[in-house]
Amino acid sequence: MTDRPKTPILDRVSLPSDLKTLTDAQLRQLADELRAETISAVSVTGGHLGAGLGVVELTVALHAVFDTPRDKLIWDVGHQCYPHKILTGRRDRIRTLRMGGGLAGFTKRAESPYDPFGAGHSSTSISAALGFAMARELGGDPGDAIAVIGDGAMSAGMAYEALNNAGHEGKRLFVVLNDNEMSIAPPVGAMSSYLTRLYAGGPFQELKAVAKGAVGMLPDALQEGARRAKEMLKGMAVGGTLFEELGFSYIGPVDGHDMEQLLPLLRTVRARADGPVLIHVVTKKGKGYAPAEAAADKGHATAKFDVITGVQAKAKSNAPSYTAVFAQALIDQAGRDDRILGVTAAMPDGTGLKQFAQRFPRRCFDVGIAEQHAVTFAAGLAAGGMKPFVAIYSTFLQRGYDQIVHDVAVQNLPVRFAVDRAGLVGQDGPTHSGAYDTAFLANLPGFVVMAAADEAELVHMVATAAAHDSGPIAFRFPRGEGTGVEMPEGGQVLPIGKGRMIAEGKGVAILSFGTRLSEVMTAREALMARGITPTVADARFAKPLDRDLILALARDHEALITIEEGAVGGFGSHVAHLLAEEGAFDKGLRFRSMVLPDAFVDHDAPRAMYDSSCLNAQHIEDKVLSVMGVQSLAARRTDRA
Ligand SMILES: Cc1ncc(C[n+]2csc(CCOP(=O)(O)OP(=O)(O)O)c2C)c(N)n1
Ligand SMILES: CC(=O)[C@@H](O)[C@H](O)COP(=O)(O)O
Ligand SMILES: [Mg+2]
Repeated sequence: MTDRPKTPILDRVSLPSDLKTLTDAQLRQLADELRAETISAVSVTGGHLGAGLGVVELTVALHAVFDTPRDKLIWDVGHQCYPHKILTGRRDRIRTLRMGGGLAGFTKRAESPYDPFGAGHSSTSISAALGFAMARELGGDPGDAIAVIGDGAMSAGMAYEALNNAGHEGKRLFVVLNDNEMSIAPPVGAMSSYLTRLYAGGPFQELKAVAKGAVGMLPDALQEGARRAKEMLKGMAVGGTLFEELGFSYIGPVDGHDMEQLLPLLRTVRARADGPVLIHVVTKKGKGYAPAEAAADKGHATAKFDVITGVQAKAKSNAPSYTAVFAQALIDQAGRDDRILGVTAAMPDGTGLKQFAQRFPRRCFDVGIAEQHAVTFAAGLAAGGMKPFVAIYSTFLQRGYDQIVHDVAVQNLPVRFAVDRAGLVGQDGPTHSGAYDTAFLANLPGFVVMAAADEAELVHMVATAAAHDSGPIAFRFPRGEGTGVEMPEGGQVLPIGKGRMIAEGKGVAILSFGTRLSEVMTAREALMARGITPTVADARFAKPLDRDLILALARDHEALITIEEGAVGGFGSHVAHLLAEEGAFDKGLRFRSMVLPDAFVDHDAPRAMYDSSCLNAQHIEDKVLSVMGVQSLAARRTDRA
């Protein structure tokens, strides 16, 4: 525990309008205090630290110069928005970040008028800002639109689609490119090298060499004071960039930590811009906090930590994470088959492919934040005779859906999808929940869709995917630690479309798809104490379904319950369809399907999220009791009251 920092200027700021009363010197001090407050808050909550620290000066300058919330300030991804939240009336709740009932870890429209557009996924800000700008032009909400987008987010196709459209429309719009030469990992790709070339190496252009573009928008030397303006202009290259070719006025690069550059530049640009402007700001991720600056990920995301030492309070783990198990299983398979490749979209650490890349550097591809490209690229690799494993979080795979359908499924290409972060992920909340992948994959002809019930099963599913050459195959697994189950020597290839019996019982059967299995077994124990012994089976496959197993369960039990960590339309829906088609309901089978609710579940600890989704052991027990016509304890309590 550390003392709260002293913040005399910040204490005078409730809303951005208060910044208008501060001098430039006070704004500089405000930035220092805001940085200290951000570090202090994240030390008690954990969360995304480095990106926010890198935009502290930018946050102060943008709010000081523009008129938010009338002007729409849109943070790309939103993981850098904590300083923005502190300045926009949410300081009193900043130490509840990402906790149940607390502030969200990203921008969120429902939370504040200062969050005009919610985020969590990357590279949406320019499109959204252009939408606001065009709405304004057509008589909608007034005010400027400002997108702040990172160099990592700039690697996604959507950003270029938006620039292309904005340049064509030619309307007043501000894009601040926050270039810190970092994504979560070091950024990759030719665009990243291009941005670096804009400010590294070559001499800055002479002002007289600028024939068009943004020069008219630079602060007037006479008004700003000759010395300061000259110094600022020395640090700028103006014109001649790709962005200019796309119809933007390009200004930069600017030192994004130097308020003496930022403030006059933003003031002048705001006063003079009459079309789309891109301001290229150079910053440091983790700026001003030594442990973050020194970390390999520049403090991208941290657990709670000690402010003085930077030491994080990481929970002791009892079992390896699913991600680590996947990575090791893939390395093992790849050691035997040199056609196995790994593909990640800017998440080498999160997906475990960093370990794979260390072992097989030429066989691993980080394509940047480009999930759509990753999927079609893998389709091409598969068509070319290779065995690509595309490791993408469930939530980000949503981006690549048409590519999954059109490039992979229609052509029946054997792309392997490692769908990490399946189910509810916790503090990142609804934008990051892996709720839909079973539904959107299992409806595709020819796709094989598996879910691991535990980390040993995951090893078998990696082996199964490696062996499956006749079409696309996906396996899903959750964020976090495994169950601690005994691990197999190596992966066994599973028979496609076959589940497994876990425990025989009678009366009611529970068919689990994924890691709810352990909750099912806990519920079974409790039910046995009440004289009910459910049969429990692990489906393993949502597609193809194990028809024999399902129809046998239906035949031999009065009731059948499915459970999964996914939305309606997934495993349970497919089982219901099969049972209906086979006439099981006509014969009196009682059926229930336990799925995620038809709602976006708010951020909280994962267990709490599953509680509010009614998918924990207690809820399974209650479901069994209700389907068997036995009143649950909870219901009895309610009746008596
Ligand atoms: C579509 C999508 N893919 C992946 C991610 C995961 N992600 C979050 S932040 C980030 C890096 C962003 O880098 P950059 O835009 O440069 O911002 P910085 O963190 O450097 O400030 C990534 C890959 C995401 N949020 N959205
Ligand atoms: C902002 C973002 O999208 C990522 O940083 C995400 O929060 C990572 O999630 P994991 O912690 O599950 O890797
Ligand atoms: Mg970056």
